[in-house]
Amino acid sequence: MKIFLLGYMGSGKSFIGKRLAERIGQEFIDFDEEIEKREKSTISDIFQQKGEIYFRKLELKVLKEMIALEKSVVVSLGGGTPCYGDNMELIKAAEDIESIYLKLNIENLTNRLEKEKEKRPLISHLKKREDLEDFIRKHLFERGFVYSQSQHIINCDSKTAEEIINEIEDRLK
Ligand SMILES: Nc1ncnc2c1ncn2[C@@H]1O[C@H](COP(=O)(O)OP(=O)(O)O)[C@@H](O)[C@H]1O
Ligand SMILES: O=C(O)C1=C[C@@H](OP(=O)(O)O)[C@@H](O)[C@H](O)C1
Ligand SMILES: [Mg+2]
Repeated sequence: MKIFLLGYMGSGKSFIGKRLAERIGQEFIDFDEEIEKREKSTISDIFQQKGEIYFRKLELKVLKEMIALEKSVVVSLGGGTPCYGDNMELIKAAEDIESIYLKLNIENLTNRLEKEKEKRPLISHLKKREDLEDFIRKHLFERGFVYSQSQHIINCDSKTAEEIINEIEDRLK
């Protein structure tokens, strides 16, 4: 089975994906780590040195490869991966992919991202909590429509990783 995890920055795609893959005994691929490996650079440095457009083009190339994989795998996408060009259409058109949206409210996303801004170039400049929260509210309003086209939507607010993984397993049975 091919499982793609979607959701906003900080929703837990990387964290849950790794543990879900271990639980069900499938290979795990973290999209951002894959890009960092290929570029021999961090996401922040790629954004800084080559720009976001370069990153989005690379993201599309890697997405197409992930969609074409013919093996069981859990892939944790980047928060923006489904949101550019026709990327979500490509994901939806792939019949062997179970797409799962890890949904969190703005307050919980802000709480998490406040502690982890540095490695996320889109928000690293937002010093005040209020500015971060305003950014997330607007950005999630723009992107939520795309994430919501996933086959499964898991509400992750106040749930442990264990509970979320159990819920995903139940959905995929
Ligand atoms: N269910 C959860 N409960 C509490 N913290 C979580 C949970 N899932 C993820 N986290 C934490 O939230 C932060 C962001 O998770 P991460 O997997 O990096 O998000 P993403 O890949 O979606 O940007 C990490 O510090 C992670 O440990
Ligand atoms: O939402 C986005 O546009 C991005 C999300 C990041 O991944 P995470 O969602 O894993 O933080 C990473 O791909 C990059 O910083 C851009
Ligand atoms: Mg991640």
